[in-house]
Amino acid sequence: MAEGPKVLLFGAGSVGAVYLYLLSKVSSTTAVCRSNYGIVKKDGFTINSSIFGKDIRFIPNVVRDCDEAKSLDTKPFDYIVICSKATPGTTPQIIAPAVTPGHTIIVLIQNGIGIEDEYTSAFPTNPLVSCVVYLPATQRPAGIIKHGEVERLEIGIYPSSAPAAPAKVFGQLITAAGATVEVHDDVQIKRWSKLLVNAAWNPICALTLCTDVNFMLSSEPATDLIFAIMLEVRDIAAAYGHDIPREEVEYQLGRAKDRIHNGVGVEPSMLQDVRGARRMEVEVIVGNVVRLGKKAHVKCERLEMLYLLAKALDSQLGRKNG
Ligand SMILES: NC(=O)C1=CN([C@@H]2O[C@H](COP(=O)(O)OP(=O)(O)OC[C@H]3O[C@@H](n4cnc5c(N)ncnc54)[C@H](OP(=O)(O)O)[C@@H]3O)[C@@H](O)[C@H]2O)C=CC1
Ligand SMILES: CC(C)(CO)C(=O)C(=O)O
Repeated sequence: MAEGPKVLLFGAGSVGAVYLYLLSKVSSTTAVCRSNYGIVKKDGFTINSSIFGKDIRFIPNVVRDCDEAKSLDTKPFDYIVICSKATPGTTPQIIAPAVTPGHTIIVLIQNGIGIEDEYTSAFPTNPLVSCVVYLPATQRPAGIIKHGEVERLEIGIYPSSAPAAPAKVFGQLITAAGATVEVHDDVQIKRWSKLLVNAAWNPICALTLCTDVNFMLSSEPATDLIFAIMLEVRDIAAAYGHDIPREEVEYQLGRAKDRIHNGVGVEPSMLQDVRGARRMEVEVIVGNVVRLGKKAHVKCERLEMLYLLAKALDSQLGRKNG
């Protein structure tokens, strides 16, 4: 295992496995695994990536929970990198045993909006680095990761008024590992730009069981509908001072349109969750946006309908899981 900072990766799924692989090259890593614990402990992860290479196999140091991680040795974790789904009201309590106040840098690599405050409340003396992630990836079966055409992190300290050094230092670490990183003074507008993609594609694909390309091919107005939903997100962002140019909306839609000709569809994480009968990130990807929209009196009927439909679907997934 590499020397360097001591890193705990929480949420070793599709995205987490790729960053665990990269971070393992430049730091001493441990991963908290849940359903894939047994298979990963025995056989490790295999990553097939269009960027980092095919058939990459590595066996990480894995634990079942943060108490076990903490008990491994007395040295504090320098970083906890969180790549689980963002489910409000759960993760801070779960990671608490591995967080050393005033020392451990907490890094969120997750989609959504409004995900940071519960960490700054729970850990007021720990720096928080918020990362927007572009990395289409799936895990199927457990331990086998497929990663598509892009890998990029847009990162910033949270709140943006806090000292920026932890975000810069984490950016340098993960860049040295081979990731593509942009460090921003305020990463929130980048979160909103990414949300154009997630608030539109994730619930639509989950509800229709289509990849993004299959949805666009399903009817003539389908692509226009996605654009209209993205514009609702853009308008809500603008009401909160984040001005996203129309060209950015066109660019984000264009990333999917560019793949129509070769038929390579992306399976957004919410569609993967439906297929795996797992709960979805409805609140941070759609619910928070709708609430902000309504508070600022921004018209967002399409998003509101998507929210209610996705929430109903999620409640059924919850019921199936007991
Ligand atoms: N997949 C993608 O293409 C992309 C995803 N994202 C975002 O990245 C984040 C991660 O997504 P993704 O990798 O797809 O998610 P996955 O569901 O693939 O991975 C999440 C992992 O977290 C684990 N986990 C959750 N709770 C716990 C717990 N209490 N203890 C231990 N492990 C836990 C899950 O375990 P278990 O298997 O037991 O549930 C799972 O292995 C999300 O915010 C998503 O929106 C962003 C860009 C692309
Ligand atoms: C749509 C996608 C793959 C873009 O990276 C994503 O963010 C997700 O699956 O949640």
